[in-house]
Amino acid sequence: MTTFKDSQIARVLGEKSFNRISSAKILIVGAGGIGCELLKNVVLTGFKNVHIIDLDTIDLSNLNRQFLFQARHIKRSKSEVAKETASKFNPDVDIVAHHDNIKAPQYDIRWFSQFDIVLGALDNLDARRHVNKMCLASNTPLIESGTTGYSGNVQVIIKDKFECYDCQVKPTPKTFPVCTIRSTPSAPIHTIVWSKSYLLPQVFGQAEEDDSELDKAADEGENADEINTLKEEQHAFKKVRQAVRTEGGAKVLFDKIFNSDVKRLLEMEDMWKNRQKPRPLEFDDCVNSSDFTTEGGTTDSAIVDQRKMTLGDNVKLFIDATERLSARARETDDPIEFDKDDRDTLDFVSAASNLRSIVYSIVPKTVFEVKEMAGNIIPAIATTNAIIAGVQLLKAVNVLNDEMDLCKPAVYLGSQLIAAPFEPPNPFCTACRDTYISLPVDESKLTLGEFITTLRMLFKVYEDDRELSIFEKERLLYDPDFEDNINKPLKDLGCQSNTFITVVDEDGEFDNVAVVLTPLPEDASESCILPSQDSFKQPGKRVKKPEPVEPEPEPVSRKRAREEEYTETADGVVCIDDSEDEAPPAKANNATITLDDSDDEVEVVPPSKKTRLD
Ligand SMILES: Nc1ncnc2c1ncn2[C@@H]1O[C@H](COP(=O)(O)OP(=O)(O)OP(=O)(O)O)[C@@H](O)[C@H]1O
Ligand SMILES: [Zn+2]
Repeated sequence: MTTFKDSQIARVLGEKSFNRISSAKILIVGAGGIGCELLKNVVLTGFKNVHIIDLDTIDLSNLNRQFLFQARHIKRSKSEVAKETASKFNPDVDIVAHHDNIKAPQYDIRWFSQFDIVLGALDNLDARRHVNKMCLASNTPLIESGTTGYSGNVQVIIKDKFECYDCQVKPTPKTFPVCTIRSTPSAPIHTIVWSKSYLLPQVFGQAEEDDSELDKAADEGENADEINTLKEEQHAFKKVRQAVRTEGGAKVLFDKIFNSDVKRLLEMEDMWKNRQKPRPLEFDDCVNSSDFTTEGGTTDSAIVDQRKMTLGDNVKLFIDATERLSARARETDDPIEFDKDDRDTLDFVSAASNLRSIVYSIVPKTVFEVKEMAGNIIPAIATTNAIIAGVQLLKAVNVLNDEMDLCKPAVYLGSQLIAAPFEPPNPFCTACRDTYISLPVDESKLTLGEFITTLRMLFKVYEDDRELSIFEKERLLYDPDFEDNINKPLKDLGCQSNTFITVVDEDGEFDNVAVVLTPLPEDASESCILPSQDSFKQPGKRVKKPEPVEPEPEPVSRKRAREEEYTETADGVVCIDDSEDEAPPAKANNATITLDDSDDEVEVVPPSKKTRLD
């Protein structure tokens, strides 16, 4: 049925373009800042068949920019409410909402294949990379987007035509030397990272079952003294974990982290020769101090969160937040993770980081500032989201109209919208250089050997007994010297529907093939159905990587000078004298703490779990 609105849209866009839009089926991944804008654009442009997916529920902090949501929708599913509100803009549109994770197995290649275009409106690297891969595998054009503050970008991704999301290496996350975080903080971010990524997981996160990880690291030749220190620490925290879950547990935790641990560090006199010494806190003195800010009559968290907090305020908040988390931990064994919108974890991280700051003579932060820093948040700007979602819609129309010359990546820099030059796919990209093929199989019947025979039938270049190796992610299933699994059905090897199996040419002459297993039709009698030859491509010739250029040898004097920047401490940890944010990772213990820009994750990598850097 053509409505009045439709005929107006058709006049603006042209009949041909309008017909393409109204018959297209599109998917929006994410119903947050960009997703809400996109859904509004899509329903007002004449799209008739839209799916939207988001795993989250609506939070108060979303309302300033995710305008499809109102206060009465808080705690309801984002995708459901987005559908409800946007449907009212244009009742002719059929919107299907999924309150789910896009990585769930039911959203497989076949599911992705039903869409003419996928529009990405996500906020994290992991989900973006997954959608990129699914779109490459299903040959579905993806229009990817992102914003930070006043900047944003839109990228059209079509396999073998344009760069994919993974073609360009993303900036390396910011890292902090472990010793700066653990022993010698000098800036608020150091105590915040400690509180969020070390203390909270130690006390309320996943419990370390035993010492097996550390024993393994010791067997692998990691520094034995260091492993012992880590073990002792782990055992001490085990006791505190238990105490915190009982009455008065906050005091036990406080005494350990702000008193006895600090006193122990003070014994390492060398450490404090050129640094200000930390000052241990006494629980009773702090609790009995009259150093509290009076409430001032308001309980509005937006106002309270922006208040400067005294020592007394922080101690009070620390005890209160620990008790709240402790009550939660007693109810369920599920690990508690930091979430800036979870009041209890935010209060705990704020109070603990501020108390640590006080110990180290660092200026404490307000809860609001801690939220920004711990969440690694650059404020989202509604207008940037609107501009980016607008560009994304235009690119979707370009793709549907096959106007590839208009599909250049768009970069928005606060005041200018720039069309960046086209870049061809990176010949060494691990995501888009693969040849993707979907293979319907009964994984409980098809053996690995039969699977390999099938590959040799499908791919001409494999016919002449070319040597192959077969992987599921990094797990080797087969190579010419490892034939143990050859008679096992794929299911016994952990491969099922939606598993990606990578086939590598041992001679490196051809690109990899990524085989995606899909379910067989119900009535199929065989254990595998061969796709028709024109439904997939043969792997291309691999582009040879240029030989790495040997770096110029470093002049000895400079190298030595750099080594002198590292000083050994009593517990064997090597510290960098300059503990600025930008300091390089600690050299000898090889442990870094990573602040990942893409999401609010901060990764702490213990030395035992990380491969050597040097
Ligand atoms: N794997 C995933 N599957 C489905 N939806 C996802 C997935 N990962 C992230 N999202 C959704 O993508 C959306 C991104 O939107 P946005 O960047 O505005 O984030 P937000 O969480 O709403 O805002 P903020 O992080 O600033 O509070 C969020 O609604 C989030 O729930
Ligand atoms: Zn790529």
